Amino acid sequence: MTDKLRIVVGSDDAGYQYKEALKQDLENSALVSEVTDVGVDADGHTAYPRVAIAAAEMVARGDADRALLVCGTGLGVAIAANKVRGIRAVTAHDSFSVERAVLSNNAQILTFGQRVVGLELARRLAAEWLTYRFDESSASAAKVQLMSDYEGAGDDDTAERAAGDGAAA
Ligand SMILES: O=C(CO)[C@H](O)COP(=O)(O)O
Repeated sequence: MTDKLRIVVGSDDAGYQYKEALKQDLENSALVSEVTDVGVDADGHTAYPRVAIAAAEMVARGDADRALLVCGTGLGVAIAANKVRGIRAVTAHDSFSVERAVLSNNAQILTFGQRVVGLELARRLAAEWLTYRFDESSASAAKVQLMSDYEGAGDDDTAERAAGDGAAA
């Protein structure tokens, strides 16, 4: 049987209703062991980057396996979450992309836009998302590794450029 997932959910005020509905589904899912809500609450107005970064940091620290984030479009929370080292966050509003987000990209974070996708489709996509696990022995793993390698080398590249080792000019 597949390991159960610890999931963090979050939204801004534009994604609040979907976040609450999806949270309830996750809490009732046999594939989920734990749901953590990083906000917002019913009258919360926290800006989407703060919520997305808080959720992504939980995943990056290993305090959660995945995050499901909602804003108006899904785009802002994905961009913000991707600023956290080690995080791969994607917006996906169709079944195939949700599948490939895990199986091709090993994305730990899925985002939805409450102003873009219908609630019932979002609920169905979230349910499908729970069933997928990345296969470290798949051909996709080396491609994902290229992204991790680039990210890990980022500080060194910056230091080299600052030291004038670059080939430019
Ligand atoms: O969708 C959003 C960010 O991508 C957010 O819910 C609304 O952002 P705004 O248009 O800047 O208010």
